[in-house]
Amino acid sequence: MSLPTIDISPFLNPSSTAASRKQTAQAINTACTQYGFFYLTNHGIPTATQDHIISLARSFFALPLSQKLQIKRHDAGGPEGGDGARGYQPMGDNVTAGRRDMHEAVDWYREWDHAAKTEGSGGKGTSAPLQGTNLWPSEPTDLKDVYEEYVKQVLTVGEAVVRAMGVAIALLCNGEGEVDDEVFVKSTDMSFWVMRMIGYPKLSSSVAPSESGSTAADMENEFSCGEHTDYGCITLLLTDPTPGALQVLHKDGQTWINADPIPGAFVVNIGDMMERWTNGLWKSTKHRVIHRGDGYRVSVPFFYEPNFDAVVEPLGACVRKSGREPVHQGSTYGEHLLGKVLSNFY
Ligand SMILES: O=C(O)CCC(=O)C(=O)O
Ligand SMILES: [Fe+2]
Repeated sequence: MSLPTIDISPFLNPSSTAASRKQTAQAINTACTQYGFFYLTNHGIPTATQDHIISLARSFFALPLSQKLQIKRHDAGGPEGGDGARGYQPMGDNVTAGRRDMHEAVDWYREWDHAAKTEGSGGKGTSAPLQGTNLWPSEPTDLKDVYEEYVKQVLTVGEAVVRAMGVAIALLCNGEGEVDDEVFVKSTDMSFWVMRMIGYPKLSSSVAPSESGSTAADMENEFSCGEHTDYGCITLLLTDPTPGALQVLHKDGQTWINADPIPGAFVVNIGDMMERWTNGLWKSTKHRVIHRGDGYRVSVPFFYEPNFDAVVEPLGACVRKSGREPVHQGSTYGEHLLGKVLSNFY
């Protein structure tokens, strides 16, 4: 079993035909209904750029810990000026479902530019949650420029994907009342994006996660990134070629599908906000990382998120189509995200 592939070029090319856009939208609907995950091709970002992103991540993680800690993430309101979100998190800092994840990571967010900054709880010179500035490493020297350029490119791809998703939802909910097929585009036009650079050492434990009788030490060591759904809109994931690491839970709730990288393609998945908008017609799918392969694995997911102020609530036509009560009463994406930051992303 493998994930479907979506050719997004009709939504990037202004001279594409309506028929080709419809075909892509229908393929997205099938992929999001059945898997919540797909490979994205013909997105316009050169493979050489993707390779450069991955190799810079690898170079950063190879630096001595003391150097990586120079851009450490600090708690919001603290004397270091941290905002609880941006910066480097050493191995074991991340916890999923109460268990330490065996990875290290750096997070960057859209700069706080949509509203006035408020003072952090620690007083003058401290930052409120998410309102800090991005922390860039001094080495590799070209990382900042290359990554900032990449953000611009990947935002264009994200916009094309959510535009296609709007058309897909309008097709799916045809006859259920009016659907604004630009709703996702409008709600992400100031995307409060997150870019994450992750490094995974090979897991030392040889015990498979589901095997019984594993020791406490094995249990602690067994996940590179524990089972989770992504909390936002869509994720555009770039990884190195390591196979077998990223696994996606099939709809049957039991089978883990290997989402091995395809050169040049992104692995795209929908997050909890898309599930909420569609009232569960599309599900944000559980996935996990178990890296027992060779070498040090790196990945760079880009989370194309709603605007901080975007109200995310189930769309009327989706509620009717689903035949279920609204799954959520609605909130802004910012409220949802702040809840995540304040609970340390549990
Ligand atoms: O590294 C990967 O392949 C996936 C990472 C992931 O799922 C996440 O950061 O949300
Ligand atoms: Fe994820």
